[in-house]
Amino acid sequence: MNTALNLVNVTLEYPDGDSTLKALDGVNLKLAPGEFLSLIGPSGSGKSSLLAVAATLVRPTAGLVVVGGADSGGLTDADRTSLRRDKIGIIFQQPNLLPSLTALEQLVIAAHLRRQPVKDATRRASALLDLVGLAPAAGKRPHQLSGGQRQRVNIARALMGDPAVLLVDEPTAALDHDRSEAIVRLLRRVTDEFGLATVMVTHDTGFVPLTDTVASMRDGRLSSPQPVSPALT
Ligand SMILES: Nc1ncnc2c1ncn2[C@@H]1O[C@H](COP(=O)(O)OP(=O)(O)OP(=O)(O)O)[C@@H](O)[C@H]1O
Repeated sequence: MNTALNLVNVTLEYPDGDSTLKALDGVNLKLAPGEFLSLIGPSGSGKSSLLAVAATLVRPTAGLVVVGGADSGGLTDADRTSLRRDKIGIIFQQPNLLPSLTALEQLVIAAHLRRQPVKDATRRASALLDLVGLAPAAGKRPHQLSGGQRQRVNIARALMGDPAVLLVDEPTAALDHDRSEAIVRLLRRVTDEFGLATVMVTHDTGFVPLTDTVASMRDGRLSSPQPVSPALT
């Protein structure tokens, strides 16, 4: 299988008084390009820790994190940052948009950090805003956008670097049901269209049928992903 994201026996420990707490305990996960995984589990079970390790934001205590074929373990911090910039899109619950920038500028500045020429970046940013249904709002600033629109900008921004892996933490936590569903459908669409390996942490199991596989966490351990039956609509 062609693997976009591969976690091999990943353990993450935090100091906890005199002992240690295993936020991740021997986690194995393989995701192919185009695969959309729902990650569920109770609060404190390790879901965000898994995303942070897969995003190469946190180094595991043990185990391998391989992204787009590159083993992040032996890399310097600078090379990990490059790997993250080039291969990984990250979407957190809150969009964290810069208040003074328009939707288009939020995307272009992300490309600027990758040293992409402004002209190319502007073209890609416009195409991505169109893809997420926001072309008419390209000139609007965050306070002029709804919560759902802000999350769409966030998704478009995460796609600017043409990532192989998309890591999404509770993207619908601040949205009502219809807007939430529209966001998950959009994530499904970009996963298919760009052949992304997408991991979405969600508390809302109602959206699981829009994804391909589901795995659950408990006490830092990950169940093996199971296929979900296709969505009815
Ligand atoms: N920086 C940290 N230092 C110490 N312990 C931490 C740290 N980050 C997470 N933990 C602990 O690791 C465990 C897993 O936390 P994590 O945030 O990954 O769970 P979660 O499933 O994402 O929870 P939630 O659904 O509430 O966000 C918890 O016991 C948490 O308290």
